Amino acid sequence: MRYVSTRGQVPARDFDSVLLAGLAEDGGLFVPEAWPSLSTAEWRALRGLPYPALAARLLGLFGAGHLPLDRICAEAYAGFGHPATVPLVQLDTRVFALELFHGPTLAFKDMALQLLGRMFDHVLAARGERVTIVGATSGDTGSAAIEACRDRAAIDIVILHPRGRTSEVQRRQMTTVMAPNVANIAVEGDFDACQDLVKAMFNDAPFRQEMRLSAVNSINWARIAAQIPYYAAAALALGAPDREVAVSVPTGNFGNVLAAWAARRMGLPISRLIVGSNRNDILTRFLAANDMSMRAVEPSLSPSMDIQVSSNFERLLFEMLGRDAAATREAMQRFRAEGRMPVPDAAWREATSLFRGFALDDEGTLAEIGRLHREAGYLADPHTAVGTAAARALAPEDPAIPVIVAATAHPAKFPDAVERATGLRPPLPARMADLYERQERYGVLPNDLAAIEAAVRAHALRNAA
Ligand SMILES: Cc1ncc(COP(=O)(O)O)c(C=O)c1O
Ligand SMILES: N[C@@H](CCOP(=O)(O)O)C(=O)O
Repeated sequence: MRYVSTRGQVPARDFDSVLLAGLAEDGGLFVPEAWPSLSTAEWRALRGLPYPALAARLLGLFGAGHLPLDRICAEAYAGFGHPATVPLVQLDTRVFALELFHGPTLAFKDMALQLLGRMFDHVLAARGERVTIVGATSGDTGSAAIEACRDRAAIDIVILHPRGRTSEVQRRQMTTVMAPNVANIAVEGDFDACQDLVKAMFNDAPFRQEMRLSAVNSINWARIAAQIPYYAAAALALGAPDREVAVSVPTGNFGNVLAAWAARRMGLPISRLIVGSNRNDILTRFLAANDMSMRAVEPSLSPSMDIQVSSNFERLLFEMLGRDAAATREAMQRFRAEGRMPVPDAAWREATSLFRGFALDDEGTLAEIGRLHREAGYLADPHTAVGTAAARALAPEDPAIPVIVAATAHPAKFPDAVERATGLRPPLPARMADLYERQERYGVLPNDLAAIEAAVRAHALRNAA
Protein backbone atom coordinates (compact mmCIF):
# COMPACT_ATOMS: atom_id res chain seq x y z
CA MET A 1 0.00 0.00 0.00
CA ARG A 2 1.38 3.41 -1.04
CA TYR A 3 0.08 6.87 -0.16
CA VAL A 4 -0.27 9.94 -2.38
CA SER A 5 -0.71 13.58 -1.45
CA THR A 6 -4.03 15.31 -2.15
CA ARG A 7 -1.97 18.07 -3.80
CA GLY A 8 -0.02 15.68 -6.02
CA GLN A 9 3.42 17.21 -5.74
CA VAL A 10 5.34 14.64 -3.70
CA PRO A 11 6.24 11.04 -4.57
CA ALA A 12 4.10 8.19 -3.21
CA ARG A 13 5.19 6.83 0.19
CA ASP A 14 4.74 3.79 2.40
CA PHE A 15 2.86 3.65 5.72
CA ASP A 16 5.87 4.25 8.01
CA SER A 17 7.00 7.26 6.08
CA VAL A 18 3.49 8.74 6.09
CA LEU A 19 3.23 8.09 9.84
CA LEU A 20 6.42 10.05 10.49
CA ALA A 21 5.78 12.79 7.92
CA GLY A 22 2.30 13.86 9.07
CA LEU A 23 1.62 16.58 6.52
CA ALA A 24 2.93 16.10 2.97
CA GLU A 25 5.70 18.49 1.92
CA ASP A 26 3.42 20.10 -0.70
CA GLY A 27 0.95 21.07 2.05
CA GLY A 28 -1.44 18.24 1.11
CA LEU A 29 -2.72 15.29 3.12
CA PHE A 30 -1.77 11.69 2.45
CA VAL A 31 -4.45 9.25 1.26
CA PRO A 32 -4.18 5.62 0.13
CA GLU A 33 -3.24 5.30 -3.54
CA ALA A 34 -6.12 2.79 -3.79
CA TRP A 35 -8.74 2.07 -1.12
CA PRO A 36 -8.68 -1.46 0.26
CA SER A 37 -12.04 -3.15 0.37
CA LEU A 38 -13.53 -6.35 1.79
CA SER A 39 -16.22 -8.56 0.28
CA THR A 40 -19.48 -9.21 2.09
CA ALA A 41 -18.21 -12.64 3.12
CA GLU A 42 -14.97 -11.15 4.42
CA TRP A 43 -16.87 -8.58 6.51
CA ARG A 44 -19.14 -11.32 7.89
CA ALA A 45 -16.09 -13.29 8.96
CA LEU A 46 -14.98 -10.37 11.15
CA ARG A 47 -18.15 -10.37 13.26
CA GLY A 48 -17.54 -11.18 16.89
CA LEU A 49 -13.79 -10.52 16.89
CA PRO A 50 -12.54 -8.81 20.05
CA TYR A 51 -11.97 -5.11 19.29
CA PRO A 52 -8.13 -5.19 19.35
CA ALA A 53 -8.08 -8.11 16.90
CA LEU A 54 -10.52 -6.34 14.56
CA ALA A 55 -8.41 -3.18 14.67
CA ALA A 56 -5.23 -5.16 13.89
CA ARG A 57 -6.91 -6.91 10.98
CA LEU A 58 -8.17 -3.66 9.41
CA LEU A 59 -4.97 -1.70 9.95
CA GLY A 60 -3.13 -4.50 8.20
CA LEU A 61 -5.05 -3.56 5.03
CA PHE A 62 -3.43 -0.11 5.08
CA GLY A 63 0.17 -1.18 4.70
CA ALA A 64 0.90 -1.44 8.41
CA GLY A 65 1.04 -5.24 8.35
CA HIS A 66 4.81 -5.30 8.95
CA LEU A 67 4.26 -3.78 12.42
CA PRO A 68 3.41 -6.16 15.29
CA LEU A 69 -0.22 -5.03 15.06
CA ASP A 70 -1.75 -7.76 17.23
CA ARG A 71 0.56 -6.81 20.11
CA ILE A 72 0.28 -3.06 19.52
CA CYS A 73 -3.54 -3.15 19.43
CA ALA A 74 -3.80 -5.47 22.43
CA GLU A 75 -1.54 -3.20 24.50
CA ALA A 76 -3.18 0.01 23.28
CA TYR A 77 -6.66 -1.02 24.43
CA ALA A 78 -5.72 -3.11 27.48
CA GLY A 79 -6.16 -0.19 29.87
CA PHE A 80 -9.55 0.93 28.57
CA GLY A 81 -12.29 1.19 31.16
CA HIS A 82 -14.78 -1.08 29.40
CA PRO A 83 -14.31 -4.74 28.43
CA ALA A 84 -15.89 -4.11 25.01
CA THR A 85 -13.45 -1.20 24.40
CA VAL A 86 -16.15 0.62 22.35
CA PRO A 87 -19.56 -0.37 23.82
CA LEU A 88 -22.79 0.41 21.97
CA VAL A 89 -25.55 1.81 24.18
CA GLN A 90 -29.09 1.84 22.82
CA LEU A 91 -30.76 5.23 23.38
CA ASP A 92 -34.12 4.62 21.70
CA THR A 93 -35.62 2.28 19.13
CA ARG A 94 -32.99 3.06 16.51
CA VAL A 95 -30.29 5.39 17.88
CA PHE A 96 -27.16 3.89 19.46
CA ALA A 97 -24.32 5.69 21.22
CA LEU A 98 -20.94 4.25 20.23
CA GLU A 99 -18.94 5.11 23.34
CA LEU A 100 -15.43 6.02 22.29
CA PHE A 101 -14.39 7.62 25.56
CA HIS A 102 -13.24 4.75 27.77
CA GLY A 103 -9.54 5.44 27.22
CA PRO A 104 -7.10 7.20 29.56
CA THR A 105 -8.11 10.80 28.69
CA LEU A 106 -11.85 10.20 28.30
CA ALA A 107 -12.29 11.21 24.64
CA PHE A 108 -12.32 9.39 21.31
CA LYS A 109 -8.81 10.64 20.55
CA ASP A 110 -7.39 7.86 22.74
CA MET A 111 -8.70 5.29 20.26
CA ALA A 112 -6.15 6.38 17.68
CA LEU A 113 -3.45 7.99 19.78
CA GLN A 114 -2.88 4.99 22.04
CA LEU A 115 -2.03 3.15 18.83
CA LEU A 116 0.01 5.94 17.28
CA GLY A 117 2.28 6.35 20.31
CA ARG A 118 3.19 2.68 20.07
CA MET A 119 3.58 2.80 16.29
CA PHE A 120 5.92 5.80 16.56
CA ASP A 121 8.00 3.95 19.14
CA HIS A 122 8.31 0.89 16.97
CA VAL A 123 9.17 2.71 13.73
CA LEU A 124 11.58 5.18 15.39
CA ALA A 125 13.42 2.39 17.22
CA ALA A 126 13.79 0.41 13.98
CA ARG A 127 15.18 3.48 12.19
CA GLY A 128 17.24 4.80 15.10
CA GLU A 129 15.54 8.20 14.71
CA ARG A 130 13.95 10.78 16.98
CA VAL A 131 11.13 13.24 16.23
CA THR A 132 9.55 16.40 17.57
CA ILE A 133 5.79 16.20 17.48
CA VAL A 134 3.89 19.46 17.17
CA GLY A 135 0.12 19.37 17.61
CA ALA A 136 -2.84 21.72 17.83
CA THR A 137 -5.78 21.04 20.06
CA SER A 138 -9.17 22.49 20.80
CA GLY A 139 -9.11 20.39 23.94
CA ASP A 140 -8.99 16.63 23.45
CA THR A 141 -6.27 15.72 20.95
CA GLY A 142 -3.72 17.46 23.18
CA SER A 143 -4.21 15.38 26.30
CA ALA A 144 -4.61 12.13 24.35
CA ALA A 145 -1.38 12.81 22.43
CA ILE A 146 0.49 13.77 25.59
CA GLU A 147 -0.72 10.66 27.37
CA ALA A 148 0.35 8.50 24.43
CA CYS A 149 3.78 10.11 24.00
CA ARG A 150 4.84 11.09 27.52
CA ASP A 151 8.23 9.71 28.58
CA ARG A 152 8.85 8.04 25.20
CA ALA A 153 12.58 8.11 24.58
CA ALA A 154 12.56 9.11 20.90
CA ILE A 155 9.78 11.73 21.06
CA ASP A 156 9.54 15.35 22.15
CA ILE A 157 6.04 16.76 22.02
CA VAL A 158 4.73 20.34 21.99
CA ILE A 159 0.98 20.98 22.05
CA LEU A 160 -0.63 24.32 21.20
CA HIS A 161 -4.05 25.08 22.68
CA PRO A 162 -6.19 28.21 22.33
CA ARG A 163 -5.81 30.17 25.57
CA GLY A 164 -9.00 30.13 27.67
CA ARG A 165 -11.04 28.23 25.08
CA THR A 166 -10.88 24.68 26.41
CA SER A 167 -12.75 23.33 29.42
CA GLU A 168 -10.76 23.44 32.66
CA VAL A 169 -10.64 19.63 32.81
CA GLN A 170 -9.27 19.51 29.25
CA ARG A 171 -6.57 22.12 30.03
CA ARG A 172 -5.51 20.48 33.26
CA GLN A 173 -5.29 17.05 31.63
CA MET A 174 -2.56 18.54 29.41
CA THR A 175 -0.80 21.02 31.63
CA THR A 176 -0.41 18.86 34.73
CA VAL A 177 1.74 16.27 32.94
CA MET A 178 5.29 16.95 34.12
CA ALA A 179 7.14 14.49 31.85
CA PRO A 180 10.29 16.24 30.56
CA ASN A 181 9.52 15.49 26.90
CA VAL A 182 6.14 17.30 27.10
CA ALA A 183 5.52 21.04 26.60
CA ASN A 184 2.24 22.95 26.41
CA ILE A 185 1.74 26.39 24.91
CA ALA A 186 -1.43 28.45 25.31
CA VAL A 187 -1.73 30.54 22.15
CA GLU A 188 -3.49 33.91 22.10
CA GLY A 189 -5.97 32.88 19.42
CA ASP A 190 -8.52 30.25 18.51
CA PHE A 191 -8.06 26.63 17.46
CA ASP A 192 -7.80 27.55 13.77
CA ALA A 193 -4.85 29.81 14.67
CA CYS A 194 -3.16 26.91 16.50
CA GLN A 195 -3.76 24.56 13.57
CA ASP A 196 -2.44 27.16 11.12
CA LEU A 197 0.72 27.53 13.23
CA VAL A 198 1.27 23.78 13.13
CA LYS A 199 0.83 23.69 9.35
CA ALA A 200 3.12 26.72 8.98
CA MET A 201 5.85 24.90 10.93
CA PHE A 202 5.49 21.93 8.57
CA ASN A 203 5.61 24.24 5.56
CA ASP A 204 8.83 25.88 6.84
CA ALA A 205 11.10 23.28 5.20
CA PRO A 206 14.38 24.09 7.05
CA PHE A 207 12.61 24.14 10.43
CA ARG A 208 10.72 20.95 9.62
CA GLN A 209 13.96 19.20 8.76
CA GLU A 210 15.96 20.60 11.66
CA MET A 211 13.33 19.53 14.19
CA ARG A 212 12.31 16.34 12.36
CA LEU A 213 8.69 17.32 12.82
CA SER A 214 5.89 14.78 13.14
CA ALA A 215 2.16 15.22 13.66
CA VAL A 216 -0.49 13.72 15.88
CA ASN A 217 -3.46 15.64 14.55
CA SER A 218 -5.73 14.00 12.03
CA ILE A 219 -3.68 15.53 9.22
CA ASN A 220 -1.62 12.40 9.97
CA TRP A 221 -3.13 9.57 7.92
CA ALA A 222 -2.45 7.01 10.66
CA ARG A 223 -4.97 8.84 12.88
CA ILE A 224 -7.74 8.29 10.33
CA ALA A 225 -6.75 4.66 9.72
CA ALA A 226 -6.93 3.98 13.46
CA GLN A 227 -10.41 5.52 13.70
CA ILE A 228 -11.97 3.24 11.04
CA PRO A 229 -12.20 0.00 13.09
CA TYR A 230 -14.72 1.31 15.63
CA TYR A 231 -17.24 2.12 12.90
CA ALA A 232 -16.72 -1.38 11.58
CA ALA A 233 -17.22 -2.85 15.06
CA ALA A 234 -20.50 -0.97 15.54
CA ALA A 235 -21.84 -1.67 12.06
CA LEU A 236 -21.03 -5.38 12.35
CA ALA A 237 -22.68 -5.55 15.77
CA LEU A 238 -25.88 -4.06 14.30
CA GLY A 239 -26.06 -6.53 11.42
CA ALA A 240 -23.76 -5.20 8.68
CA PRO A 241 -22.83 -6.21 6.06
CA ASP A 242 -26.35 -7.68 5.77
CA ARG A 243 -28.08 -4.56 7.08
CA GLU A 244 -27.65 -0.88 6.25
CA VAL A 245 -26.65 1.50 9.01
CA ALA A 246 -26.30 5.28 9.27
CA VAL A 247 -23.67 7.17 11.26
CA SER A 248 -23.91 10.55 13.00
CA VAL A 249 -20.70 12.29 14.05
CA PRO A 250 -20.23 15.51 16.03
CA THR A 251 -17.70 17.14 13.76
CA GLY A 252 -14.89 19.69 13.90
CA ASN A 253 -11.77 18.82 11.95
CA PHE A 254 -13.73 16.27 9.87
CA GLY A 255 -11.36 13.42 10.79
CA ASN A 256 -13.84 11.26 12.64
CA VAL A 257 -16.57 11.43 10.01
CA LEU A 258 -13.96 10.87 7.31
CA ALA A 259 -13.02 7.61 9.05
CA ALA A 260 -16.69 6.56 8.83
CA TRP A 261 -16.65 7.49 5.13
CA ALA A 262 -13.54 5.33 4.72
CA ALA A 263 -15.31 2.38 6.40
CA ARG A 264 -18.05 2.78 3.79
CA ARG A 265 -15.47 3.00 1.02
CA MET A 266 -14.12 -0.33 2.28
CA GLY A 267 -17.47 -1.99 1.66
CA LEU A 268 -19.61 -1.48 4.76
CA PRO A 269 -23.24 -0.54 3.96
CA ILE A 270 -23.29 2.90 5.59
CA SER A 271 -26.10 4.63 3.74
CA ARG A 272 -25.94 8.04 5.37
CA LEU A 273 -23.30 10.13 7.14
CA ILE A 274 -24.69 12.87 9.38
CA VAL A 275 -22.35 15.73 10.25
CA GLY A 276 -23.25 17.54 13.49
CA SER A 277 -21.87 21.01 14.22
CA ASN A 278 -22.31 23.62 16.92
CA ARG A 279 -22.75 27.27 15.94
CA ASN A 280 -19.48 27.01 13.99
CA ASP A 281 -21.51 25.58 11.15
CA ILE A 282 -19.39 25.91 8.02
CA LEU A 283 -19.90 22.23 7.14
CA THR A 284 -23.67 22.47 7.57
CA ARG A 285 -23.75 25.53 5.32
CA PHE A 286 -21.65 23.70 2.76
CA LEU A 287 -23.93 20.67 2.71
CA ALA A 288 -27.10 22.77 2.63
CA ALA A 289 -26.13 25.28 -0.02
CA ASN A 290 -22.55 24.73 -1.23
CA ASP A 291 -21.50 27.65 0.95
CA MET A 292 -18.02 26.82 2.24
CA SER A 293 -17.20 30.28 3.57
CA MET A 294 -15.12 31.00 6.66
CA ARG A 295 -16.45 33.03 9.56
CA ALA A 296 -14.81 33.88 12.87
CA VAL A 297 -14.65 30.95 15.30
CA GLU A 298 -17.22 31.40 18.08
CA PRO A 299 -16.83 29.79 21.51
CA SER A 300 -19.53 27.23 22.39
CA LEU A 301 -20.44 24.60 24.97
CA SER A 302 -18.80 22.00 22.72
CA PRO A 303 -15.37 23.68 22.51
CA SER A 304 -13.61 20.79 20.79
CA MET A 305 -15.75 21.54 17.71
CA ASP A 306 -15.05 25.29 17.68
CA ILE A 307 -13.38 25.05 14.28
CA GLN A 308 -13.91 26.69 10.89
CA VAL A 309 -11.12 25.16 8.82
CA SER A 310 -11.78 21.41 8.92
CA SER A 311 -8.47 19.94 7.77
CA ASN A 312 -9.79 16.60 6.63
CA PHE A 313 -12.35 18.08 4.32
CA GLU A 314 -9.43 18.24 1.88
CA ARG A 315 -9.33 14.44 1.76
CA LEU A 316 -13.03 14.26 0.88
CA LEU A 317 -12.67 17.10 -1.64
CA PHE A 318 -9.88 15.16 -3.38
CA GLU A 319 -12.23 12.20 -3.76
CA MET A 320 -15.19 14.35 -4.85
CA LEU A 321 -13.01 15.96 -7.49
CA GLY A 322 -12.19 12.55 -8.95
CA ARG A 323 -8.74 12.53 -7.29
CA ASP A 324 -7.69 15.56 -9.33
CA ALA A 325 -4.76 16.84 -7.25
CA ALA A 326 -4.33 20.07 -9.26
CA ALA A 327 -8.00 20.98 -8.78
CA THR A 328 -7.77 20.13 -5.05
CA ARG A 329 -4.66 22.29 -4.69
CA GLU A 330 -6.33 25.22 -6.41
CA ALA A 331 -9.53 24.94 -4.35
CA MET A 332 -7.53 24.82 -1.10
CA GLN A 333 -5.35 27.76 -2.10
CA ARG A 334 -8.42 29.85 -2.97
CA PHE A 335 -10.05 28.88 0.31
CA ARG A 336 -7.05 30.20 2.21
CA ALA A 337 -6.69 33.33 0.09
CA GLU A 338 -10.37 34.29 -0.30
CA GLY A 339 -12.04 32.58 2.69
CA ARG A 340 -14.45 30.73 0.39
CA MET A 341 -13.95 27.37 -1.28
CA PRO A 342 -15.24 26.96 -4.81
CA VAL A 343 -16.63 23.41 -5.00
CA PRO A 344 -17.98 22.42 -8.44
CA ASP A 345 -21.69 21.69 -8.42
CA ALA A 346 -21.25 18.03 -9.43
CA ALA A 347 -18.83 17.41 -6.56
CA TRP A 348 -21.15 19.14 -4.08
CA ARG A 349 -24.09 17.05 -5.30
CA GLU A 350 -22.05 13.89 -4.87
CA ALA A 351 -21.24 14.88 -1.28
CA THR A 352 -24.86 15.68 -0.47
CA SER A 353 -26.03 12.32 -1.78
CA LEU A 354 -24.32 10.75 1.22
CA PHE A 355 -23.66 13.46 3.82
CA ARG A 356 -26.25 15.56 5.68
CA GLY A 357 -25.38 18.53 7.90
CA PHE A 358 -27.03 19.68 11.11
CA ALA A 359 -26.14 22.58 13.42
CA LEU A 360 -27.19 23.03 17.03
CA ASP A 361 -26.65 26.11 19.21
CA ASP A 362 -25.83 26.02 22.93
CA GLU A 363 -29.44 26.24 24.02
CA GLY A 364 -30.34 23.28 21.81
CA THR A 365 -27.34 21.37 23.13
CA LEU A 366 -28.43 21.85 26.76
CA ALA A 367 -31.97 20.82 25.83
CA GLU A 368 -30.68 17.66 24.14
CA ILE A 369 -28.48 16.72 27.14
CA GLY A 370 -31.54 17.19 29.37
CA ARG A 371 -33.80 15.18 27.05
CA LEU A 372 -31.32 12.28 26.85
CA HIS A 373 -31.10 12.19 30.61
CA ARG A 374 -34.88 12.30 31.11
CA GLU A 375 -35.90 9.93 28.34
CA ALA A 376 -33.01 7.49 28.12
CA GLY A 377 -31.36 7.86 31.53
CA TYR A 378 -28.18 8.73 29.62
CA LEU A 379 -25.63 11.40 30.57
CA ALA A 380 -24.10 12.80 27.40
CA ASP A 381 -21.35 15.36 26.99
CA PRO A 382 -22.19 18.41 24.82
CA HIS A 383 -20.39 17.04 21.72
CA THR A 384 -22.21 13.72 21.87
CA ALA A 385 -25.50 15.60 22.35
CA VAL A 386 -24.91 17.44 19.07
CA GLY A 387 -24.49 14.01 17.47
CA THR A 388 -27.67 12.54 18.96
CA ALA A 389 -29.74 15.61 18.04
CA ALA A 390 -28.37 15.41 14.50
CA ALA A 391 -29.24 11.71 14.37
CA ARG A 392 -32.84 12.34 15.40
CA ALA A 393 -33.25 15.19 12.92
CA LEU A 394 -31.67 13.49 9.92
CA ALA A 395 -32.04 9.72 10.35
CA PRO A 396 -32.83 7.93 7.09
CA GLU A 397 -36.54 7.68 6.26
CA ASP A 398 -36.48 3.86 6.62
CA PRO A 399 -36.98 3.23 10.38
CA ALA A 400 -35.28 -0.15 10.08
CA ILE A 401 -31.91 1.56 9.55
CA PRO A 402 -30.19 2.09 12.90
CA VAL A 403 -28.14 5.23 13.52
CA ILE A 404 -24.77 4.95 15.23
CA VAL A 405 -23.82 8.16 17.05
CA ALA A 406 -20.15 8.68 17.83
CA ALA A 407 -20.15 9.44 21.58
CA THR A 408 -16.88 11.33 21.53
CA ALA A 409 -16.26 12.43 25.12
CA HIS A 410 -17.06 11.44 28.68
CA PRO A 411 -19.55 13.83 30.32
CA ALA A 412 -17.09 14.45 33.19
CA LYS A 413 -14.87 16.43 30.79
CA PHE A 414 -17.62 19.06 30.55
CA PRO A 415 -19.19 19.03 34.03
CA ASP A 416 -20.50 22.62 33.91
CA ALA A 417 -22.62 22.10 30.80
CA VAL A 418 -23.89 18.73 31.98
CA GLU A 419 -24.82 20.15 35.37
CA ARG A 420 -26.65 23.09 33.77
CA ALA A 421 -28.69 20.69 31.66
CA THR A 422 -29.41 17.94 34.19
CA GLY A 423 -28.59 19.19 37.70
CA LEU A 424 -26.03 16.37 37.94
CA ARG A 425 -22.29 16.96 38.06
CA PRO A 426 -20.55 13.88 36.61
CA PRO A 427 -17.48 13.00 38.70
CA LEU A 428 -14.07 12.32 37.20
CA PRO A 429 -12.83 8.73 37.53
CA ALA A 430 -10.95 8.06 40.78
CA ARG A 431 -7.56 8.07 39.04
CA MET A 432 -8.16 11.76 38.15
CA ALA A 433 -9.90 12.80 41.34
CA ASP A 434 -7.06 15.20 42.31
CA LEU A 435 -6.84 16.84 38.86
CA TYR A 436 -7.88 20.25 40.23
CA GLU A 437 -5.13 20.16 42.87
CA ARG A 438 -2.29 19.17 40.55
CA GLN A 439 0.35 21.74 39.59
CA GLU A 440 0.12 23.11 36.03
CA ARG A 441 2.98 24.00 33.67
CA TYR A 442 2.54 25.83 30.38
CA GLY A 443 3.77 28.84 28.45
CA VAL A 444 1.64 31.59 26.94
CA LEU A 445 2.62 32.95 23.53
CA PRO A 446 1.14 35.25 20.91
CA ASN A 447 -0.13 33.90 17.59
CA ASP A 448 3.30 34.36 16.05
CA LEU A 449 5.16 31.71 14.07
CA ALA A 450 8.67 32.87 15.02
CA ALA A 451 7.83 32.84 18.74
CA ILE A 452 6.29 29.38 18.53
CA GLU A 453 9.18 27.96 16.51
CA ALA A 454 11.65 29.36 19.04
CA ALA A 455 9.74 27.66 21.87
CA VAL A 456 9.62 24.34 20.02
CA ARG A 457 13.35 24.51 19.30
CA ALA A 458 14.16 25.37 22.92
CA HIS A 459 12.08 22.43 24.16
CA ALA A 460 13.78 19.98 21.78
CA LEU A 461 17.27 21.29 22.63
CA ARG A 462 16.58 21.08 26.36
CA ASN A 463 15.69 17.44 26.03
CA ALA A 464 18.58 16.60 23.73
CA ALA A 465 21.05 18.07 26.28
C1 LIG B 1 -15.18 15.49 22.02
C2 LIG B 1 -15.00 15.79 20.57
N1 LIG B 1 -16.05 15.61 19.76
C3 LIG B 1 -15.96 15.87 18.45
C4 LIG B 1 -14.79 16.35 17.88
C5 LIG B 1 -14.73 16.59 16.41
O1 LIG B 1 -14.04 15.54 15.78
P1 LIG B 1 -13.31 15.77 14.40
O2 LIG B 1 -12.33 16.86 14.62
O3 LIG B 1 -12.66 14.48 14.06
O4 LIG B 1 -14.36 16.17 13.43
C6 LIG B 1 -13.67 16.56 18.69
C7 LIG B 1 -12.38 17.06 18.18
O5 LIG B 1 -11.82 16.62 17.28
C8 LIG B 1 -13.78 16.23 20.06
O6 LIG B 1 -12.72 16.36 20.86
N1 LIG C 1 -11.21 18.65 18.41
C1 LIG C 1 -9.82 18.43 18.27
C2 LIG C 1 -9.20 19.32 17.25
C3 LIG C 1 -8.06 18.64 16.58
O1 LIG C 1 -8.55 17.57 15.86
P1 LIG C 1 -7.67 16.41 15.25
O2 LIG C 1 -8.61 15.27 15.17
O3 LIG C 1 -7.22 16.90 13.94
O4 LIG C 1 -6.52 16.13 16.14
C4 LIG C 1 -9.17 18.50 19.63
O5 LIG C 1 -9.81 18.12 20.58
O6 LIG C 1 -8.06 18.91 19.78
